[in-house]
Amino acid sequence: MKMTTTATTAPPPPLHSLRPLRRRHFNRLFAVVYALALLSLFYQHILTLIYSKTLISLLISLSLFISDVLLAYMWSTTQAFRMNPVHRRVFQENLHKTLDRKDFPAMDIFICTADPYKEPPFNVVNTALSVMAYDYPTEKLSVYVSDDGGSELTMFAFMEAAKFGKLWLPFCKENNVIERCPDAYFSSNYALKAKTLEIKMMYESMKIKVENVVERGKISDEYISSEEERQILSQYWTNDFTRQNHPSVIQVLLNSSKDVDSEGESMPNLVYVSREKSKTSPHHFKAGALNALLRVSASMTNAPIVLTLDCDMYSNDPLTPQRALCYFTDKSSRPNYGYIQFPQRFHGLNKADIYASEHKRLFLANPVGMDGLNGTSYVGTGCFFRRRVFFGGPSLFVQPEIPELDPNQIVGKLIDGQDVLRLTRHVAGCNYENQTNWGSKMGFRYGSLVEDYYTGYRLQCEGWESIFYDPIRPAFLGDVPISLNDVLSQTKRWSVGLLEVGFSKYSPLTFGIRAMGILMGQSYAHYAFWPIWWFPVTIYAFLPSLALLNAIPIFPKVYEPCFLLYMFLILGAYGQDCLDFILTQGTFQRWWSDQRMWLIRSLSAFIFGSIEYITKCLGIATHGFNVTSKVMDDEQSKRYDQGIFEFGVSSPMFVLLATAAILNLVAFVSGFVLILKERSLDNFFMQILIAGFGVLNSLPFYGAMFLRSDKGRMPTNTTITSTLLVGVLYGVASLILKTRS
Ligand SMILES: O=c1ccn([C@@H]2O[C@H](COP(=O)(O)OP(=O)(O)O[C@H]3O[C@H](CO)[C@@H](O)[C@H](O)[C@H]3O)[C@@H](O)[C@H]2O)c(=O)[nH]1
Ligand SMILES: [Mn+2]
Repeated sequence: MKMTTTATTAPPPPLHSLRPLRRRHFNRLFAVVYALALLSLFYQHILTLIYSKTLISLLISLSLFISDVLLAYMWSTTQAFRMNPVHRRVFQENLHKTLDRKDFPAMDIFICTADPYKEPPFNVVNTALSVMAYDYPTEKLSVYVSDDGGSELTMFAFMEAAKFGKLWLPFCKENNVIERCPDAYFSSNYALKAKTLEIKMMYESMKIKVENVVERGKISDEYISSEEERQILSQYWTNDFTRQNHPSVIQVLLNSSKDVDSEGESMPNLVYVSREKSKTSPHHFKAGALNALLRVSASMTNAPIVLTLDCDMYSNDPLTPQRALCYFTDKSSRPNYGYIQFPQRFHGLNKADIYASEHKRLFLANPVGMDGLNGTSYVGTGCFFRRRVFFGGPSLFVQPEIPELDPNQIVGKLIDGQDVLRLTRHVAGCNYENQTNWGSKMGFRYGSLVEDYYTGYRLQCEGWESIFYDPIRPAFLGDVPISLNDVLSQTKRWSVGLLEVGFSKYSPLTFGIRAMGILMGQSYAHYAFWPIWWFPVTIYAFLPSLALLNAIPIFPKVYEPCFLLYMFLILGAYGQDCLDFILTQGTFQRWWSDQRMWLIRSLSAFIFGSIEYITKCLGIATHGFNVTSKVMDDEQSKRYDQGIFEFGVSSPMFVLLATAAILNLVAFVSGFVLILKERSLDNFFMQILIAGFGVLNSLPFYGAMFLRSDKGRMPTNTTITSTLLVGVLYGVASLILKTRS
């Protein structure tokens, strides 16, 4: 008798666990020590400022002081990530003990694409197939593709995908395939069976068709396999259809209540959506596209869970939705969580990850820290939301303007019924959002080029919490840009978007801290002011070298106690950064690239991003969302795989970087001459050290400017401009510095 009672009251098996990381103790202690060291540095700085004798020395001390204040500020914001990092595990194998498969909630999956020439439709199709093949009840899955490029090429690719999917899905299930992205599967070591080869042939023929169509820019007749397809294409893409001006296109390509795969099992829904565009109304880029999808999907399926994906982020694990359910079905640990973010991970990185595209801090280390507070930020892709979060805070429901969009509404109609389609076209219209709460209190938020960061931030301010879960097998894998110019343009766009939030009335420093407390506010402020790193890095890249060239010491001498303080601060910050990086599944080589890219980004993308932000505020120029290219040029790919930097094009960002590289080299050499003359290291040690560090970090630049002859080298005119600039800088600096005496 007793035994049965214990058996019935035994707690259900755990679905997930949470463990704080031990390094938090060290982090907290080190933060105190480092803060004290910073205080003494500022004490020194103030003394130097007070006792500086000339205007020039005052200006030098002042710029070093401001630089150090900014560096210290950024350091202080990173502490929020270090106070309580946590580790999560999910026990997906226990899920079926608490939830029957037939009770799994429905899921709407959103995939965004915006340009068939920068985002090859064939890759988008691969992403879609990888999620359509999820290990999840198919009739509960709906995949919505948003095409901001409004391209018939993309529509064509998806019509092909719908057909191929009917073979691919049963094939994956029968053979228990783990790589459900066809491209990833066929590039792996798969078992050579007759059935596999048959599927592969179908896959290759689809690939040839889609790629051909994109190459030619139009769909030739022989590729259109049915009258129905011809009708769909000609119905929408009439002569006056342009990318910036067209009616909404909504086409159900697969309907789970009708379409079955080759084994007779039902297919998931697949819907192509290209919202209405007109040149006179604002479109709000990706946030606008996602809001249109929120409404279209609400009218058709209104699933309580929504997954957002970028077109290049394919699923690498068919169990991911079930892993997410382990949190969604159990509200005990964090009752108000609104989303579960999986990290952005990438495939095809080179060994050293030369452009630090992995963004280990942004996508892995910092989220683990925020998860230990109120939850992580949203990073735009690989994130499962409760649909409810888009309609006000946990205790403050914001009613949508029409009842059909209510997140609690259950839709019972066929998704391709005439009235449903009419409604979807209405809610995907350009004027639909006028005088509504969309973008301000509802849906994804407008007003920043980093709509992901901004939306997550506002949701958290409203009281939603979140979860960060990094499974051992990456849940999603995406592409990385493989040329430095693409990398820097992406960082530049982010910089503009982040500053837009930082200096808005919702600034994390004011609004954020009030809404979420100091640590969460600081975490978000870290990103909002990310671009301000440009100032200290620029000062340290130019000032010590220019002073060195003019034989002017600007740092403490080697035997002064303050020198030790500097050493502690530099090595302490760098050391901890390196340790954190390596402890987060990193290598020393990748850490080196990471710190180098930090310097490179600061000296280029952050500066130009800040300038663009200012011109945007002044109304001089507007900057849109320039989509990162996901096209792989063969030669470029080869150089990337060998770990060679890709310059190739002329860009003002490269001029600045090359100037700093040359200047530091010249200064470093002249520093040695100076030592020989003075016969002592004392005065200039720090400056030589800093210039030497600059040189070490600039090695790829010297090669690209003076040694390489391939297409990815630094353009000659950039090298010439930069060399001249170094001369000018040196001239101006000597003029100013000589007036000192
Ligand atoms: O007007 C637009 C512009 C972009 N996109 C889509 O947005 C996604 C992200 O664009 P991408 O060029 O790849 O930007 P990244 O900088 O690589 O992306 C990061 O940063 C973006 C914010 O700047 C986030 O939206 C992304 O999720 C995040 O991965 C892609 O799927 C695009 O198709 C649209 O749907 N409409
Ligand atoms: Mn991207």
